[in-house]
Amino acid sequence: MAIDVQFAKMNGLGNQIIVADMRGRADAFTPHAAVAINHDPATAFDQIMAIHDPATDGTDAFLRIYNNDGSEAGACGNGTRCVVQALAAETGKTAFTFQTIAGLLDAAEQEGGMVSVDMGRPRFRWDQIPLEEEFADTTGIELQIGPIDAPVLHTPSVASMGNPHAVFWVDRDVWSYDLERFGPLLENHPIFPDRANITIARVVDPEHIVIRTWERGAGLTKACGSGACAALVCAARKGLTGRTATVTVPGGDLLIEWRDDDHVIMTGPAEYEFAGLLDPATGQWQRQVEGANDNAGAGAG
Ligand SMILES: N[C@@H](CCC[C@H](N)C(=O)O)C(=O)O
Repeated sequence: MAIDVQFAKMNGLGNQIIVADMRGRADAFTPHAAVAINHDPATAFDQIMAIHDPATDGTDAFLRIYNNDGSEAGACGNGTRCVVQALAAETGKTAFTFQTIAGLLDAAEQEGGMVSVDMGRPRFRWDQIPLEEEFADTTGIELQIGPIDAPVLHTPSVASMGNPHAVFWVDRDVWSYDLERFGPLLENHPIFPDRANITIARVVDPEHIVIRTWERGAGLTKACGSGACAALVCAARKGLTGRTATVTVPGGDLLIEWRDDDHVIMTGPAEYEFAGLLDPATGQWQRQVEGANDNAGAGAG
């Protein structure tokens, strides 16, 4: 055990991301380390993006994605943009192919610094999301919260973007809903055997959706890229929007395009904050002083 993994604290529209360089190593983050790193306000995060050596020819890296409760996820749009920005700065390359536990994804840094990620094809079949029981129509499933005769949220659309999403459509301001209270109840509802990311969405017009997301394994976030993709594809399926829209998350805007070849492309920014070294077994870390050869500052242990 040693504090020897280089990391960058970054964010994608306020989605708090740790990009950790696990290349050349056989070990992996422990759930204990993820929880400990999140416990320190300086390194509190929504996801860790662990860059491992590629496992398949033709890919640049294998990405393992950890939520702040230590669980693993198949997709993280904002985190993938952060990884692209970090690797582009390191290598000078602008286009990458990554493998995750959910499949392959291509991503590229655009001129001007925005990053586009091909989030793959959405899946809508009940057993692909997955749901505990069969629903023929996943544009709106039977699920509600609040009084039985006056539900606060009901009939979500569901989709997998490599991870499970439920999108509840609302007419009022998305901030007028107590997502902190309803989020955990819905995330852990028995209809979702793998839990789910919970989004409330208001369609402003056919080219604009406003969302807030309670993330599975991470809680309230300022941005959820895969949630923005899920909102757009579910809205388009219901005829509420076209196949391209700006999705406004609390941290800013993402451009989401559901191409004719069925792939969903997400474009948005990524931002570097600071660098350090960490131990993926314990979560102990040290801040790296820019321009200095040594490290200073102590972190969580
Ligand atoms: N922040 C993410 C999604 C992260 C994964 C999620 N919490 C899960 O467990 O599925 C994004 O930007 O897509």
